Amino acid sequence: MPQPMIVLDHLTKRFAETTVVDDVSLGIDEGTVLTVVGTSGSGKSTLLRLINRLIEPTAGRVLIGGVDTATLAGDDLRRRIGYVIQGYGLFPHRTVAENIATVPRLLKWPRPRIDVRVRDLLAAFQLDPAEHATKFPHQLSGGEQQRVGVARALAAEPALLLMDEPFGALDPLIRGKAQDDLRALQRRFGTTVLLVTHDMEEAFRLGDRVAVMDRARVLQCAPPATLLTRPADAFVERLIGGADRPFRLLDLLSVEAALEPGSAEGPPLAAGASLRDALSALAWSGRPAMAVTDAEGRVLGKVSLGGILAHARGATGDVGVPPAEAEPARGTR
Ligand SMILES: Nc1ncnc2c1ncn2[C@@H]1O[C@H](COP(=O)(O)OP(=O)(O)OP(=O)(O)O)[C@@H](O)[C@H]1O
Repeated sequence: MPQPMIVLDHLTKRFAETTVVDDVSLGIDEGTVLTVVGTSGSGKSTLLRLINRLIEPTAGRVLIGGVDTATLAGDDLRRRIGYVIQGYGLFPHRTVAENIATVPRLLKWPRPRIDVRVRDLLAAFQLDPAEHATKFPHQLSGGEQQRVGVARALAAEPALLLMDEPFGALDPLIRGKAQDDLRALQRRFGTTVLLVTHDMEEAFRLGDRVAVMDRARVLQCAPPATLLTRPADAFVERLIGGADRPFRLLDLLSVEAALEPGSAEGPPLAAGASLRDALSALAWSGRPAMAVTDAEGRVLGKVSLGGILAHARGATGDVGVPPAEAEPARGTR
């Protein structure tokens, strides 16, 4: 088996007598998203900063592409790793274009290459270059600043992006959109992402795998459906939300997973909607089933209440399609 792109090998950080990251070992495959959730003060941000060496480990190693990062110069390493923090950390006296160009300039990219990259990123983040390139951060909305922050982190085409509560300050609607955009861009560029969040929904929506931290240790690192159906211990079970587990499972699955032959009266659901969206729509409309249509409006089949509920049970339930193997729902909000 190929080695994961990122390997944390018995990583430990102590500040004086306090162990903040305790013997953490895990791997992150190239082109995947690992989300890190956990109690406040459990060491999530410190774990991230050990990877780009804003903090040096007390013990253990970080390997990126098989290379021990301790053998690299810290500044060079950080130019190769994108880093986004809550509050975005934009330079207030630099324009949007200058902010995005920061690392390519440090890397001495030729001017035309920088200009093309800035334009491409502005377009990818739905910021019109004519309108936004010359603005200063204070002239942008929170959502726009957040997008510029991510664009800046991606500017030098890093293979790895570290994100520390990147959407924490956004209102729920913009936050959902920012999450969808991040997923789309991550897929397009093949970036490997490690994202710290307080928000369990976010961790489950974005993570190919989710690491749960408590008191400096990683208690479990697994795909979302595995965490939900087979939590490693009572703490993980409590943290991922015992009572909400059926809804979280449904959120991970698209309506295609529960598609039945036939059609149904009333407005249809779009293929790609999650089973949670489908349950919500059925509950709201009081109907027992809804048609599912593709992008061209063709009816693919229907979903029913019974069909949806069959997917809301854990590993011990009588589930036709194991949630971990069924088709994931992404970007449906
Ligand atoms: N430079 C430092 N010196 C001493 N203690 C520190 C330092 N940095 C962090 N800590 C401590 O390490 C612990 C973990 O901090 P960290 O910020 O990594 O946690 P976190 O899980 O990201 O927390 P939160 O979710 O609240 O942001 C905290 O108790 C914090 O006070």
